Amino acid sequence: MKYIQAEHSGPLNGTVHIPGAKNSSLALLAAACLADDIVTLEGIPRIDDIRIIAGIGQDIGMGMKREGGTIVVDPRWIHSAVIDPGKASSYRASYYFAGALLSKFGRVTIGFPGGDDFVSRPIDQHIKAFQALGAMVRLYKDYFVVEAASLRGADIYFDTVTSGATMNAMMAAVRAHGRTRLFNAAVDPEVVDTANFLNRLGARIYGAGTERIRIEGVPYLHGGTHAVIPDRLIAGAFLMSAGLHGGQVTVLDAIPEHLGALLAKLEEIGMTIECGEQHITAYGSGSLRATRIRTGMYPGFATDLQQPMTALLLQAKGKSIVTERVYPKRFAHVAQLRRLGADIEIRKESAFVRGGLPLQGGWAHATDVRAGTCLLLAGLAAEGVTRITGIEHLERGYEDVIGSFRAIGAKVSMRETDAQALPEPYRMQGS
Ligand SMILES: CC(=O)N[C@H]1[C@@H](OP(=O)(O)OP(=O)(O)OC[C@H]2O[C@@H](n3ccc(=O)[nH]c3=O)[C@H](O)[C@@H]2O)O[C@H](CO)[C@@H](O)[C@@H]1O
Ligand SMILES: C=C(OP(=O)(O)O)C(=O)O
Repeated sequence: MKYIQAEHSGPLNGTVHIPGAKNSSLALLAAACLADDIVTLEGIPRIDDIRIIAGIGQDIGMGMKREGGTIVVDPRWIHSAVIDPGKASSYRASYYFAGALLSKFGRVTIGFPGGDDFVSRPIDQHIKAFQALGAMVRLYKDYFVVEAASLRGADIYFDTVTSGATMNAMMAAVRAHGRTRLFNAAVDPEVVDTANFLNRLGARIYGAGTERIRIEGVPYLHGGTHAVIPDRLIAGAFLMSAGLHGGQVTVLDAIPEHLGALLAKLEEIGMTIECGEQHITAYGSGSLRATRIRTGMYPGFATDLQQPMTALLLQAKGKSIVTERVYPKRFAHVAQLRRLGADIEIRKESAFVRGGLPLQGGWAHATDVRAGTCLLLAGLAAEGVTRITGIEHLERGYEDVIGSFRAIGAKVSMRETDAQALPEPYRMQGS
């Protein structure tokens, strides 16, 4: 079994290149199905979620060839709109294949999305969008079927702001007859990136990045090349790492505007931030102030940065309050931080964090992608050695997490152990 070993590491200093965004890449690769010719996507990270898409590509006849950070997609020979439920459930963003294949072929059979477990992650708004466009949705135990004799543009009012359903509705509507208007749309950079990509192929999407998006359906999408936006969540985690012990970390190939809420918070707690056009440097002062965080959809404080931020706030003297408004139960990392000695209490949708107390290394389990980064940051701050299991979650989202943290002086390594070597509580039954 693999685990990450993190040791207390002094001030972290150095420079990290930020890879392409996971959450954009996953959407773009599904959206590439919509094209009628070859598509080249640059900056796609080497992460497990992308490997699952490669498997889906093989199953349905979508050619995918990796050349370094570039993936060349050939959607001309897709022969099936049936996505294996096991693969669909192995990551979250499989739902984009529903929108894309429905739009292109008028029918799709697909398993339910997996991804990080935050207790509740409904897809009702995706379904509502498909239905509004004239599709019939049938739900079965392990999969669902969406089909339409023809898709017709419609007005769609989302009941809640959702980036996934906004992008999925965009994909489904792109080849529908007539005009679709999305109201209460998400304004995330990944929505804009997906719209820019589709427009490059000949789609007619207007207003992405605002709460109202208009899509004029087109019958055909040609091929083209697009570079994915940088991963704002990875950039955010590295900037936070500078605050752990008063270091200096520069992230290259990042877009400062995508990180506005985080950068403001880092300054508020006592760090200094310098932004260039495509890089950001964070300076830790060695002394952090407690604060309040309330997550929200973009441009609010990203829920995906909440967990690593909690690790950082453990270093800030006083009581911080972290309120989770997007996924009110996204606190699985707290029990693991407590194993390292953290004093955090959960009340309703808030974590009350008593910072400034020493952490002690130990075993901790990453339950999801960002819980992994959170524990990694906590492990670098804790005395002694921290061992983090659940690496498969981290590998869904991070390309070379070890190499990147080492580049800024973190003492981290990937290790392997057999189950018998683990202390009793970590052994699986029968192992
Ligand atoms: C692969 C991917 O891009 N994942 C990101 C995406 O997830 P995902 O696309 O699942 O998240 P959404 O933006 O859709 O969710 C936002 C909010 O809307 C709710 N909702 C969503 C869909 C729906 O049909 N009904 C509904 O009620 C969710 O429960 C949540 O409270 O955005 C999340 C919120 O920024 C991020 O944490 C995830 O990293
Ligand atoms: C929640 C996340 O991922 P996913 O939606 O793919 O589960 C994340 O990237 O933090």
